[in-house]
Amino acid sequence: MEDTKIDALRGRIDEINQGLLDLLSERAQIVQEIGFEKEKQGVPKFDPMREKSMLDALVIRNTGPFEDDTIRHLFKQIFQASLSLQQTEHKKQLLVSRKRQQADTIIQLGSAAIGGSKPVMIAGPCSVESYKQVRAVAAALKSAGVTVMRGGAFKPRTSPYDFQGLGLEGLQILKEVADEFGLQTISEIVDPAHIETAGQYIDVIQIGARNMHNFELLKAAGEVRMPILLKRGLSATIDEFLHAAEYILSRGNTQVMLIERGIRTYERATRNTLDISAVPILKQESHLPVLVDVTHSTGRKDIFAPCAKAALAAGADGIMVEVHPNPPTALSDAQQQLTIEEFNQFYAAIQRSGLL
Ligand SMILES: O=C(O)C(=O)C[C@]1(C(=O)O)C=C[C@@H](O)C=C1
Repeated sequence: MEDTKIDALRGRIDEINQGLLDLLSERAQIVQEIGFEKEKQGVPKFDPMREKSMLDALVIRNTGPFEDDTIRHLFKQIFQASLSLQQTEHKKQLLVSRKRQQADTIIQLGSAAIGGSKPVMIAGPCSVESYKQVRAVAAALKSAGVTVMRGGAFKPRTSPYDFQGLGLEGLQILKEVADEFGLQTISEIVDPAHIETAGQYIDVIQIGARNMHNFELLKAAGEVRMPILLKRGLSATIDEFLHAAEYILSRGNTQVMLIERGIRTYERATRNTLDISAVPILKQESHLPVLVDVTHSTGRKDIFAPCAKAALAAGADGIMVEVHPNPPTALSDAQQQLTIEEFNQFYAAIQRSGLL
C-alpha cells in the first residue's frame, strides 16, 4: 500500500523533473542568446549585479518549504552553469580554437613545416654571445640536418645584473650566420618597437614566458606577417596561454606556434615542471603547432632525451633545446646547455626512437 503511494508521488516528481528540465533548457537557450549579444558588444559575461537582483527577487517570493539560503544556493548553481555555457560558447568562437578551424595550422620555415606530419628539432644557444660562438653552433646544426636555430639577442633576465644580451648586434650576428648556413632563425623580442625591424634579421619572433602577458607586445606581434613563437608564461593556465595567442591572431597574424616551457610548481627536482598534459590539450583545443622546450622546462640535461620523447609521444610538433660550443663559459644558462657533442647524441637518440 505504502509502496503504491511512494510510486505515485515519484510519478509526479518525474513529471516535475521533466518540466524543470524543459524550463532549464529553455532558460539555457536564452542565456546563450544573451551570451552572443554580450560577445558582440564586448560586455563581460559575468554580471554579479544582475545575479544579486534575481536572487533578491526570488527570496522575496519564496514561500517555503526551502529556506531562503537554499533557494539562493540552488539558483546560484543555475547562474554558474549558465555562465560556463556562455564561456564555452565564447571559447568555440576564438580564432585559435580547433572548433573554429579544424585543419592544423602549418608554418613553413624553409624546408621545415612546423605543425605538419614530421616533428622538427629546433636548437641553438641560449644567448647570442659572439659571431664565433653562433657560427660554431650553426655549423654543427647544419651537419646534423637541423635547419632551425634559436638564439637570444634580447635577454630578459631575473636579475638586472645578469647578461642582458647583445641586442640588435645579436640579431645581426644571427642573420649573418643563418645566411651563410641556410638556416632559419628564432629570437626573442621584448619591445613592441623592435617587432617591425626584427623581420629584417630573423625568421621567427619569439615572445618569452615573462612577456606572455605583455599585451602591447602581443598586439604588435599581431600586426606583422611573420611567424611568432609564443612561450607559455611561468604561471599561466592553458586558457590564459590560448588567450594570449588569440591577441596575436585577432590582429590578423595567423602564424603562431605555441611552446610549453614548464610551469612553476613546488617541485624543485627540475627547474620548472614540464606540463606534458598541456601538449595533447593544446592540440585538441587549438589548431596551432605545439612545441616543447626541454631545456627550460626541466633544466636538467640528464632527462632531456626522455622528456623530448614523452613530448613527441604526446603529440608535440617539435622540440627546442639549447646548445653551446662551451657551456661552462656561457653568459646565460651555463648549467643546462648541451655541448655540440651532447646535442648530437641527444638528437641521435630521439631519431632512433622513431618519434622524429
Ligand atoms: O543576464 C545576463 O546578463 C546573463 O548573462 C544571464 C545570467 C543568468 O544565468 O541569468 C548568466 C550570467 C550572468 O552572471 C548573469 C545572469
